[in-house]
Amino acid sequence: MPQAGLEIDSVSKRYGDVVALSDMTFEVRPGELFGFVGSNGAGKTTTMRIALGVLAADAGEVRWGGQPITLDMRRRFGYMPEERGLYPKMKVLDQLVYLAKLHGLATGDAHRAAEEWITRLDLRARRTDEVQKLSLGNQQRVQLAAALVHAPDVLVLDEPFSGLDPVAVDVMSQVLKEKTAAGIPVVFSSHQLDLVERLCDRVGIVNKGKMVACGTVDELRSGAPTELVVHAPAAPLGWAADITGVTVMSEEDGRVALRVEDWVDDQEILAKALATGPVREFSRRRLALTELFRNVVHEGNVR
Ligand SMILES: Nc1ncnc2c1ncn2[C@@H]1O[C@H](COP(=O)(O)OP(=O)(O)OP(=O)(O)O)[C@@H](O)[C@H]1O
Repeated sequence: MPQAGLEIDSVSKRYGDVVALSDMTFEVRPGELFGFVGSNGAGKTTTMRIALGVLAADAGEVRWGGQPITLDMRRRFGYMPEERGLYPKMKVLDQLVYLAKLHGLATGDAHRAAEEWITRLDLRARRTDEVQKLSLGNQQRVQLAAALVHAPDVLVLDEPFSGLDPVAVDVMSQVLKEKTAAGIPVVFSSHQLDLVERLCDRVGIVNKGKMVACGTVDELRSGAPTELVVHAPAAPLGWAADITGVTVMSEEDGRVALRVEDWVDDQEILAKALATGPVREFSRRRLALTELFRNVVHEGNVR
């Protein structure tokens, strides 16, 4: 397995007047589960399509293992496109065998791999049904099987979790973890940020075609404001309103939620609260990825 993973290097793309991507840059390392998040129209699908060579970039380069990607390398990629790419009238098993052979597997191996993923993704009862007769969630399971059936070296999945039931979400999560444990880089886009936070090693937040934040969720938290909850029952209303670097988010019955800039000394806030009487609670709440996302995207929009 190469040391360098999947590198998206300064990729730009316009559709007429629309700038879809501008200098998009990030790397998905071998064995890493990378969550690609952003608002609708931010540029995630465009990036993934360029990584797969389904779409040409105007500028920039995509590399795998340090080398520009060739057609041959792309056959070793597993891709789950957003628009889904199955043949509606083909039966599930036939479809998977066909796709596996298209990626270079011999007939016997293609059958074995197709049957293995059908079992793994709980599709046995559906294996001779036409894809179009399956529910959307089951079609999605087939789509995942299609991305995996040729044992790819890289996985690029566009919203693989959308529309899945909780059991299928668990199966999908498990499969992705196994693939990364085997050293494969996996990138997937999703609007389910709680899931991304729970599963991913690193996260990239894209806004208006640019990567605006990239790192572990803890890294994304550093430098961001945190939230303090203070319960000072005897404190007068508005006691925290004029502390520099502090915004009062809510205040009720002596309990305030404060948004605190990272340079503020929380002990000064505690001292100020104690000066009003007893302090029953003083706790710091870590921002969830959803809140970090809102902060980053909001900052990007007001610039
Ligand atoms: N074929 C196209 N022709 C013109 N504009 C396009 C085309 N495809 C995408 N765009 C535009 O490019 C930008 C990026 O779109 P893209 O589909 O990559 O976003 P996304 O992050 O995947 O969004 P979503 O979360 O809604 O799937 C958007 O402004 C979109 O309208």
